Amino acid sequence: MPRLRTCLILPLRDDRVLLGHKLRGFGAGKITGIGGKVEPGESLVRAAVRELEEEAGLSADPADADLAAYLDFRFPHRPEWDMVSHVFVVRRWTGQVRGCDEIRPEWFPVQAPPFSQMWDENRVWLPHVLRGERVHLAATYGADNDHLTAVNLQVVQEVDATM
Ligand SMILES: CNc1ncnc2c1ncn2[C@@H]1O[C@H](COP(=O)(O)OP(=O)(O)OP(=O)(O)O)[C@@H](O)[C@H]1O
Repeated sequence: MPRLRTCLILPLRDDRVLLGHKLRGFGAGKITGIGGKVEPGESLVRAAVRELEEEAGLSADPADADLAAYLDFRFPHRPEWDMVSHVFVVRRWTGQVRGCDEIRPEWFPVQAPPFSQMWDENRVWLPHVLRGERVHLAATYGADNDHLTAVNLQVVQEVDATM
């Protein structure tokens, strides 16, 4: 089964990162990055800036979005949740932050993301991305579909946009 292709986009300003409280859908109740599914025929970066507009009300030029991570999530006990996600960082945009019925955005200090309320593997990759590194990550979740049983992180020069 082809895995679900998703994206995340992390606006960064003044040592803060914009994340959001997921109100419904996948991961409801958690704090996560702004993002969602990549539509058929849509490029990764177009999907990321579209989600930024839809979920947080911010407009960004795709040229200002830097590809920072490739994440591969496996749920052997819930294979329909398997997904890949490309993560972009953006430092320039226009507009004012506003939420939607799916997510309530909130700024967090880059030194202290709310890891206890996020998907477990965020504590592994997010600190690297927030200090400007690029990473590939593969994470496997256990029988509770909530805690990691395996994780592999590689710091890379260039993130593979084709995977
Ligand atoms: C397992 N560990 C994880 N760690 C960090 N981020 C994770 C994640 N798992 C999913 N994500 C992100 O969550 C969004 C799901 O979004 P999405 O597919 O849109 O879900 P949702 O059910 O709300 O979709 P629709 O509103 O129906 O399109 C999408 O950005 C995706 O990258």
